[in-house]
Amino acid sequence: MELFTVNRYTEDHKKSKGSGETANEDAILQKLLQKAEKRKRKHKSSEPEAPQETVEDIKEPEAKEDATQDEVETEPTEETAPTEEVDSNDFQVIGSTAKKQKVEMVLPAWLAHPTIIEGGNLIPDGDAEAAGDDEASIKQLSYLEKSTLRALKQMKIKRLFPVQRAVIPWVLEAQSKPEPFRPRDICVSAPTGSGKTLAFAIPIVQMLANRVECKVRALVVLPVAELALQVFKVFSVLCSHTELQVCLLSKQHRLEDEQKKMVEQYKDSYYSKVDIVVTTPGRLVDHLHATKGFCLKSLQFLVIDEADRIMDAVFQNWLYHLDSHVRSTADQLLAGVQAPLCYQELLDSYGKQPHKLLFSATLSQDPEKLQNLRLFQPKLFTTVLTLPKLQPKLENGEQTEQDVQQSANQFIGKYTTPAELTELHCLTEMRYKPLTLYALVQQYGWKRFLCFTNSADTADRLGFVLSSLFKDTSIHVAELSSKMSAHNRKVRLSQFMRGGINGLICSDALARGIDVPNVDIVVSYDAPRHIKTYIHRVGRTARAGQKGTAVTLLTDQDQQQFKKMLNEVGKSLGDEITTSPDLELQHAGIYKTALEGLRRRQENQKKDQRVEKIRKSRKANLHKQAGGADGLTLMEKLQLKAIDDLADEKPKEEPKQPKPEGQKGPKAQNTQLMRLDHQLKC
Ligand SMILES: Nc1ncnc2c1ncn2[C@@H]1O[C@H](COP(=O)(O)OP(=O)(O)OP(=O)(O)O)[C@@H](O)[C@H]1O
Repeated sequence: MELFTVNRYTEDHKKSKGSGETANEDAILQKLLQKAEKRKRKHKSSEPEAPQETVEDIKEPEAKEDATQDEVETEPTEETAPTEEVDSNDFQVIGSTAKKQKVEMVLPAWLAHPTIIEGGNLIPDGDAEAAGDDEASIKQLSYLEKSTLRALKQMKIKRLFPVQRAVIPWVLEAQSKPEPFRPRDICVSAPTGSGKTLAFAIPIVQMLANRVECKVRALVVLPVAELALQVFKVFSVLCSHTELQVCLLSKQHRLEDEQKKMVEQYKDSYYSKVDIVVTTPGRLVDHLHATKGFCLKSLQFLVIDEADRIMDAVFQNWLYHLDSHVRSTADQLLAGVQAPLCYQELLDSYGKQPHKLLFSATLSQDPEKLQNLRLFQPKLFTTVLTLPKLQPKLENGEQTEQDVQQSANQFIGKYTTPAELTELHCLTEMRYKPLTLYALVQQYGWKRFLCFTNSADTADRLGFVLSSLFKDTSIHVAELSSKMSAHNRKVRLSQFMRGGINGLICSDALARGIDVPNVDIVVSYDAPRHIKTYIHRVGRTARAGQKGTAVTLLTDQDQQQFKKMLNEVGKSLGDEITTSPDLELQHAGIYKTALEGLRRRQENQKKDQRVEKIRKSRKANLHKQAGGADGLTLMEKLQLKAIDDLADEKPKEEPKQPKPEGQKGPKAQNTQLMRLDHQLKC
């Protein structure tokens, strides 16, 4: 089929232009007429009613002037464009206005037909005992080793949760099959707080417990350092009754310290000192490149927790690095660059892939993303029993056949919240939001709450305002954001866990996976922009079978958008919670004072930033003039040190605490910095 014609410049064309311009025009006209005739015939057979195109149309001066415009003829016009749906077997003409056939998403069979984890609800130990439910009691489960039982006792765990009862025996069974059987990789989608960590930690520890030589055999990858630490602690308890060594890698430690913990060198060979490595993707890549002797050729398990987050584009290249590392070590063995201990080792390491275990509360249903992980005959476990009901398309509320079909193709484990969670919302206005939150805490007596904002800046400002509002009360709130150093974050979190802080204001850095016991309320101060963010935020409460409440503050503008987002995944807005207008009015005065305080602080921060900028540029200039640090006079070196000391002294994260008398506040330091800067200028 001729889609379009482009007339190119040719020598003949040029020659004829000078001598017989009219003859050439006639030839073009002739050609055009022939084409029009051809089209007319074609139309007659397909659309008899279509209005006939006249020759005059073609005789348009533009057509004569430039024969390259022939292509216009073949572009579909309203008359020529087919209105019926295109047969999917035909090629589609680019730019065609033809109605595209709607393509239904069809999931691969393993995603569309998951293994359902029975008994979705988590019953707290006490209630289960009272109900005489001994089935899940760890003493009854023959597949649990003695060391595991002891560790679980240490953790005060008496029963396994449904996800653990489904996944642990399955992995143990799959791993026990002899070669050439290869265990199927698994994806587990279960609600937040349903005990996914133990579901992968127990079988790994049990399978590796009898190993002879220490080698890295399990790699657990988590998106952030706090989560890695949490999972590391679980592994540490489980391994405490075995000889297995577990190691945590994250940017919170020095690379050299971690290297010493992982590998030791004896003569010319390196030996692994650890069996299980828990890491963040970034740190893993650092070690793959920088740590000599860090070898993953014996990797038996690769766990990806919070899998959907890890599969996001930012983290993509860690997989590439891991893959190429595993391949290159196998190649080195084959090429004889690295001597195998025996022939069997060579055989064992060649082309061997670790058993991949993926876990998440919001697992991606995008097969393309999952494909990056090159899963081997994957199997999906999910706890959800009911399908989210799609919005009916018919006016009478009935579902169309298409709806039903679409429901069948929905991945049912996609976005689920724990059954013990109550979801509420509170309507407010943008400018009174902090006051509304303050009134809610006071009115309902919240003692342990997490409050999420959409950015670290908002968390910082809200933390300041709420601290001022609660100044004279027994409630202590504090901020925790990605702007803080890892150490300070750790300190704040443990203060909150120990009850020293009642309310933690945080950005979404803490929304995923963090297990803080007994959080009663999760407040979304800013409405979340994505459903996954919402699911993970609210998942910080109602964990491990406990009850919990999630409250979202909504302005008029937010409401529609948020409702739509929930409806799309079969959830609803939940009940409304209100504050007493009296309470808000009553505290309007302190709210005003808090806002004024915030304004002053913002101004001071701006000043600080300006001074810091000047300091840096002065320092750079001084270095430039002296041609490096060695060229500085003693006086200049002292001046530089004084600048650095002052900058280090500056309290960066605790500006809210009033300074004791006599101690220099940021303002005094600023003046000193300026004075020093002036001296340097002179
Ligand atoms: N069988 C059990 N009995 C009692 N408590 C348990 C059991 N298993 C896990 N827990 C506790 O439940 C809490 C949540 O567990 P875990 O962090 O593994 O959940 P999760 O499913 O990974 O949650 P998230 O998706 O938010 O990361 C932890 O405090 C853990 O100690």
